[in-house]
Amino acid sequence: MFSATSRAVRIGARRVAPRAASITVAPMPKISLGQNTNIARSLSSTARLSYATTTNPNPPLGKKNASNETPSKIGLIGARGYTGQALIDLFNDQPLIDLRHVSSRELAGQELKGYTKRNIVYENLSAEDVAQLDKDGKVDCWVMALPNGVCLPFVQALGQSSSLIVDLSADYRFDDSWSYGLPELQKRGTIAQATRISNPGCYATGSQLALAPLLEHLGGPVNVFGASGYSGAGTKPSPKNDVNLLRDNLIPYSLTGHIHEREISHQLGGAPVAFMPHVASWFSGIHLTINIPLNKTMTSRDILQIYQDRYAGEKLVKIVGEPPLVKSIQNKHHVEIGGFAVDKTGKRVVVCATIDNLNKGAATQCLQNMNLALGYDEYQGIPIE
Ligand SMILES: NC(=O)C1=CN([C@@H]2O[C@H](COP(=O)(O)OP(=O)(O)OC[C@H]3O[C@@H](n4cnc5c(N)ncnc54)[C@H](OP(=O)(O)O)[C@@H]3O)[C@@H](O)[C@H]2O)C=CC1
Ligand SMILES: CC(=O)N[C@@H](CCC(=O)OP(=O)(O)O)C(=O)O
Repeated sequence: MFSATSRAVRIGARRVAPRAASITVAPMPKISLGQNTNIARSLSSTARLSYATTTNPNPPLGKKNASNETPSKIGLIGARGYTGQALIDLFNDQPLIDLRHVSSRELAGQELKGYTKRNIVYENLSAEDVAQLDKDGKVDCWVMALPNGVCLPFVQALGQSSSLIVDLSADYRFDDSWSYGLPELQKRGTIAQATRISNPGCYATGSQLALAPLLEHLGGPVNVFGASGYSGAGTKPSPKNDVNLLRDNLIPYSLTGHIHEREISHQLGGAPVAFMPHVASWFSGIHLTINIPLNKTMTSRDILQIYQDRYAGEKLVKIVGEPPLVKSIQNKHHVEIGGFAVDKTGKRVVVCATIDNLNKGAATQCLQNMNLALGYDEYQGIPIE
């Protein structure tokens, strides 16, 4: 059986997938804004203003939240995995993050590579070990990068501890006693006050960012087609990360009822969403193509304007005219949203988004949340392009 853990080769801070297949991406035809819409461009500026969000309602906190200059001691549980390794890369470049403990059953006793701020050896920490370290003040913030359904004993052992816990799994995303940490859409002030933060899912992050600006204009159920690189399926061997099965292939899975379908809809106030995920032969990066029925006729140009206004000042959301390409988002830390193709009725728009599942879909967003909740600049340690 081929080992999934050996698939991602780390070169410095970059993850490089093994050569599974040579993939040629067909050149994308240039689509100019509005080309796909026949609806009248004669909407008066007053009419346009009536559906344009004029400003970002949730701008970054900036210096307001960045008053803490004391480093925080971090414990990372699930450090061997794809998201754990992506976090270690980021922690290495965030001067106020002081990684102290990394836990993995498989790597226990081995030296942590790729972290230059101190020498650390992997440990196999039990829930009791975690509770003791916490009680002794050895850790200020725990990051859980474990598969779904595994972190409960750790969280229970930490009980009412005042330490920050950020969980990357889906286990607390529907639990109102945890803060859902998608900074661009949640109140940043609330995340900054939280001690229990549930990090959103990768597809769910891209989908929500691509849908939120049009929420008040939804005219029916939204359909989200998603294609993810196989790192989304974690390191445990499965058909979804079997590079031989994936070569020249696209594998549909969980075509109804995927947990992110529920997550997107729940976070967007119950908006009806159908989500159809696929896993593809590349290592990291998600492409989303989203069909959105509108409750009024709109032009491509006006929709673009709404997105630009909604995400003004956001360093990790880029609004582009053309449909973004997954090839360009790999190893990047932001989300790209584009396309905005409106059909001839003017009441249907197709929006595309790309996101690196391991970065903004997991580790980068986790660091944003940690920075906010630990009192640092939200973007400290995050490469901004
Ligand atoms: N991969 C992705 O793109 C994304 C993943 N997520 C979520 O992040 C979490 C981590 O995902 P990912 O890094 O891909 O997962 P991986 O499968 O790559 O890693 C899982 C980690 O958990 C450890 N682990 C597994 N089972 C147990 C267990 N029973 N008890 C203790 N430790 C265990 C593993 O190490 P060891 O076996 O050595 O102990 C490993 O370090 C998941 O909940 C996932 O859903 C969220 C967004 C995106
Ligand atoms: C390709 C693939 O398998 N992707 C994962 C999504 C990874 C993720 O975000 O998972 P959680 O919601 O569990 O945190 C999946 O569909 O379950």
